[in-house]
Amino acid sequence: MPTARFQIGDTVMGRWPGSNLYYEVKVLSYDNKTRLYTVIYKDGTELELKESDITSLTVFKQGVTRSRSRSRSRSPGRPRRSRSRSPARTPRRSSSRTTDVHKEKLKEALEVRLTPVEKTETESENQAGGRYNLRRRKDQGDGKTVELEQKTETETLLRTKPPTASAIKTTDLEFGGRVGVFFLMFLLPVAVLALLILCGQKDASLQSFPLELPALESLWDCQVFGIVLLWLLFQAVLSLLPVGKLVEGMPLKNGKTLKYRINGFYALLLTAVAVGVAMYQEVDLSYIHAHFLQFYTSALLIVTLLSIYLFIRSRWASEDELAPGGNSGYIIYDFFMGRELNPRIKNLDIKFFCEMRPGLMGWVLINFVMLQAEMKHQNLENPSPAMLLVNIFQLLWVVDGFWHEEKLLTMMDIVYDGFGFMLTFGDLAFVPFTFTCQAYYLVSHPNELSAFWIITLIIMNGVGYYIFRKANSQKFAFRKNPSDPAVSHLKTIPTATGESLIVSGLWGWVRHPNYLGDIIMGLAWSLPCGFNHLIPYFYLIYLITLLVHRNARDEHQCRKKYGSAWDEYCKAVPFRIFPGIY
Ligand SMILES: NC(=O)C1=CN([C@@H]2O[C@H](COP(=O)(O)OP(=O)(O)OC[C@H]3O[C@@H](n4cnc5c(N)ncnc54)[C@H](OP(=O)(O)O)[C@@H]3O)[C@@H](O)[C@H]2O)C=CC1
Ligand SMILES: CC(C)CCC[C@@H](C)[C@H]1CC=C2C3=C(CC[C@@]21C)[C@@]1(C)CC[C@H](O)C(C)(C)[C@@H]1CC3
Repeated sequence: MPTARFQIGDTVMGRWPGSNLYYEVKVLSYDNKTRLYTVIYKDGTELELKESDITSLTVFKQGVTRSRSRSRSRSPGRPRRSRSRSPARTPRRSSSRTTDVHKEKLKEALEVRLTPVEKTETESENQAGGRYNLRRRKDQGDGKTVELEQKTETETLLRTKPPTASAIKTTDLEFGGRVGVFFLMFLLPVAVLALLILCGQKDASLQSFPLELPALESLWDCQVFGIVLLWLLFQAVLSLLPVGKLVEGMPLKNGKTLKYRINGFYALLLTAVAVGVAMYQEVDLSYIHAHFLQFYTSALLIVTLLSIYLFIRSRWASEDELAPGGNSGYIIYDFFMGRELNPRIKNLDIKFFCEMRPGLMGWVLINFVMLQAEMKHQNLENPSPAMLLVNIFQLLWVVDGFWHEEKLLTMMDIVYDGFGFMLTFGDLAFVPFTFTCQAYYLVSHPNELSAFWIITLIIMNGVGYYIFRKANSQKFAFRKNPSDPAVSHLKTIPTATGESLIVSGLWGWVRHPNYLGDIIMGLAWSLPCGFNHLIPYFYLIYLITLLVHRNARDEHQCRKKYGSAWDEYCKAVPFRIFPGIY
């Protein structure tokens, strides 16, 4: 029969889930069966905690004194900064320390468990999914923002040893599990190859496939392979240049943070200069168009080799360096999803590098190559308006991405997903070769655009970009500091975690306005290609599929994280991505 170490009414220090922060809590009850303590924080938040997440006040104070003297001797005078927040603290972040976004994913990664408790009647009515025992204060349920009082005296950060993380077994398999990912691993590369063949054919209709299948040996060229390797090397060198700021990423399972060099925008400028110099030296860029399929197969080979390398090296990764989603124990599944979260070679963070650099820069470069190829093939003095629009619209998106590169550090791809075949393929093959599909198509499928269409497409892209940028920036600014004058006017729903959900403006219109903006832009990128074929709409179809899936994944996490507050938000804002569509 287990006995409780702490008694009802005891004041102890309780760890806040997903962090190394301890707060003063009162023990309300102890469940002998589950061996969990129900504790109440000063702001009224009730949680069930394991005994290992509770420390007596005396032990805690000794720990703090020890850890303080340790840290002082290491870095004298350096202010102690907290990595996570209490449930009762107003979210506040520095731009380089966006530690709270996606805390949920970290929460999962840490061992701390929020276990379900019985629902009250009203909660049962409100809730579709399972609930976690993170109870909201009664006075928070009125839909108004509640400024929660700060817990200064108890907010002492206990920098004890990092929590001993045990490997989390992935049990929830995505993409149809082992069988699903096995087929995807072959299907995706073949589908992209088919798309490229179709795009380059005169008759690009789906029925014509497979008319002009190329000979296998024509898909390989050693020189092309060398160029792709050089490109990767060039981008890797640029990413390591000591220009741009060094920022810390989100806290890892072991409590540490990694540093990232944010210099994508400079790298883009330097790449543009390098391309300019190459053109001045009369390097024939149309070579890329002429060998496009070979470039793709070279990229595919690099993807395969890199994924194998990543999988093998993950064998030596410590348990707390593994991604929660890629550790099922099934080789094929883990190879596809990626086992290691942040594989690094010295200062080069392979995932962060691959996610944007070679692919997005390659996309812009290939678009430019296609623009020149169009002029050459169609004997034009100037590029067609359709080609110009596609180039300018997509360049704007890529420049925007690099301008806001730092925000990538808070996205689920970096914080949560492992780096395996899926992302490697997505970043190094899928992005540069399918996102360029419209420009590639226009080289051999000219499409006249009237002034009316040109203006309509410019407006459409502008509207899409405005929604995309405003929604993303608003959310980011709000998460950083909700009192920021730019976002303080927005109505919010408070949640038990202390973070609020925006419920007015764009975020009160649909639950993912940033996705909507992205999709409107995707449409504006495809329409310049006309209506003769479906192929140029591939990006749009991909984007809608990806974002609908991403939306479902994100909402699942948000429901787990915010519980009834998320349901309240869904009631207030019933449409997911598209206005009028639930
Ligand atoms: N073109 C492409 O291939 C792709 C483009 N993208 C684009 O990247 C951008 C970022 O997308 P992504 O990272 O998926 O996710 P989001 O930027 O949409 O972030 C979702 C998170 O935002 C927070 N949130 C949700 N609702 C609210 C609200 N009402 N108020 C405040 N915070 C809220 C939650 O995190 P929390 O509460 O924890 O802060 C939630 O987990 C999008 O514009 C998307 O279109 C993404 C993937 C692919
Ligand atoms: C079917 C495929 C294998 C799926 C691959 C998906 C990936 C190509 C995309 C998943 C999320 C992405 C994002 C960007 C690029 C495409 C991938 C990697 C992004 C970095 C592009 C630049 C943007 O500004 C962004 C918002 C930072 C994007 C984030 C997500």
